[in-house]
Amino acid sequence: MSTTTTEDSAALAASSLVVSYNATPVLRGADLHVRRGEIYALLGGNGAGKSTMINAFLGFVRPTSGSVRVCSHEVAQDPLSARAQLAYVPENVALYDHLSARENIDYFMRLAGMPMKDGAGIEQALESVGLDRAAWDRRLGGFSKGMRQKVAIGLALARETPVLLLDEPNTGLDPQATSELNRLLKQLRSRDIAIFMVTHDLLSAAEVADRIGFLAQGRIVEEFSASGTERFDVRRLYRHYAGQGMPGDAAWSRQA
Ligand SMILES: Nc1ncnc2c1ncn2[C@@H]1O[C@H](COP(=O)(O)OP(=O)(O)OP(=O)(O)O)[C@@H](O)[C@H]1O
Repeated sequence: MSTTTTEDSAALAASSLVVSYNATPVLRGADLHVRRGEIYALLGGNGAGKSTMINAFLGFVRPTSGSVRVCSHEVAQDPLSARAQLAYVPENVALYDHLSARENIDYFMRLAGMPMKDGAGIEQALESVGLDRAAWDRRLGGFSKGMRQKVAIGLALARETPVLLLDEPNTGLDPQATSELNRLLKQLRSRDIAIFMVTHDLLSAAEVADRIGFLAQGRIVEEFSASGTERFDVRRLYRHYAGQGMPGDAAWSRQA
């Protein structure tokens, strides 16, 4: 698997991106590219600007300078075309609690101007994300976070968007739900979807991502690639993330 992603072939591209709030820059010349069929996990400390990066792709914040493109659509110039390529799963999935899983997908597909002609497409989407059949016609009000996420990702599948953005998808998931999510993300990758996730969950990122980027001082300061089936060195990543070692390694012993 190639690990280089040029700007031209990228599904998501941020180039020399500067985003400021009240004249204070949060992103200070960030460069980031994610291609289709790739899972990219963005890590960084609280307030590093990870959600700002997602908001820039969604067109919710305007770059002070630099550019943001989604499947070659410049977000600042053509936000609607850019957004049509994106499915976004926020930390707290915003779906209707009083509607069932099936009804939510049906409703949001109509809202997107893409009504499903029959129920088969909706069922296929719910089947693909592994939502228990018994839950398809239950109201979302009683769903766990993992189940809600599955419905939101099912909606993305129904829309057939080439790009999926996830903001802290692992927060609040138990280990089984995390492993189900990781399995689902790998399945989406094999459908040639570009997946960009912001997370604090280093272990999960190391398990599922093809590349991991670290955001600090407004830039991607470091990127790591998994090569083929060889996964990341989690200890090394942890040292970058937390600035300290893990129990049992030399750096940790020196600090302990
Ligand atoms: N709408 C806004 N107006 C002003 N400042 C903002 C706004 N949104 C974010 N910020 C500030 O920008 C910085 C980056 O915020 P952002 O939410 O992008 O960071 P983050 O890396 O996602 O953080 P966390 O891991 O805590 O969720 C923070 O200092 C935050 O207070």
